[in-house]
Amino acid sequence: MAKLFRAVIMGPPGSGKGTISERIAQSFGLKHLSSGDFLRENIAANTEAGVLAKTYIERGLMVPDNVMTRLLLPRLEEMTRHSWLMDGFPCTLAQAKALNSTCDLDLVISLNIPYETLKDRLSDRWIHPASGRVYNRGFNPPRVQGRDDLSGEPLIQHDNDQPEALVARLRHYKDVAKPVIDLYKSKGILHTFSGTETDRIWPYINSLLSTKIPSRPETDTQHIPMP
Ligand SMILES: Nc1ncnc2c1ncn2[C@@H]1O[C@H](COP(=O)(O)OP(=O)(O)OP(=O)(O)O)[C@@H](O)[C@H]1O
Ligand SMILES: Nc1nc2c(ncn2[C@@H]2O[C@H](COP(=O)(O)OP(=O)(O)O)[C@@H](O)[C@H]2O)c(=O)[nH]1
Repeated sequence: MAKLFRAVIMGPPGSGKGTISERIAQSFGLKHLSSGDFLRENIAANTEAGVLAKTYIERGLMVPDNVMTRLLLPRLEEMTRHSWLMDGFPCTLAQAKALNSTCDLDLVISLNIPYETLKDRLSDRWIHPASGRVYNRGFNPPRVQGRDDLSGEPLIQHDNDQPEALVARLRHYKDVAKPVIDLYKSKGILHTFSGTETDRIWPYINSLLSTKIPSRPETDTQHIPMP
């Protein structure tokens, strides 16, 4: 069996983690795992952790490290037959250390996007809450304005995507992500990509990954929720 590939994508809110993860999943057949989607699934299923996580997310707070690691690490350990790309975890040093003790990462992608770009993108980010699918009126608009392409359900905007909340979210991201980025840099697995457009960053990520994972001709891989 080919060696499994395990990667993490990091970046501030709006940096394109979800968008780029989907492209990587399609091009290279990795499973796209998203901490946000996983939390939403647990909330929908009313699991004990989901009920607890909801109380934080509703208040715009991060879910505590121990809840995140208890939820996610067993799932990652179960993924013994698939290569994966994790989006949204780890986002603190404690989470990164816990992940480290569970598996060896091959690669970490860090997205470095200017503040003005993040602000513009997020103020126009529309979300389908049930699935986590995201749209942007200029970049990837829904087929019908205000409606999810697959379900036809209404799209919403998050209050914390608006510029007033963004400065605090970015400051928080910088504070908690810095030691995580330093850790991955010291391990020699960090690759940082800077720019204002996903379409211009993507070819560089694509060629980096092509040197590490064989690309797949078929494009049948969709976003796959965690088991
Ligand atoms: N690794 C994590 N640690 C703690 N809380 C998390 C983590 N990942 C997600 N969460 C919680 O789940 C919520 C939803 O996560 P999700 O990644 O979907 O959206 P987000 O915060 O809007 O991130 P982004 O804007 O970067 O996509 C977060 O706001 C946070 O409360
Ligand atoms: N205008 C524009 N919007 C983009 C670009 N890349 C992603 N987006 C949109 O920006 C928003 C944030 O992207 P997302 O992938 O959700 O970022 P994440 O928060 O890091 O997961 C979404 O509405 C995307 O559709 C881009 O290059 N240009």
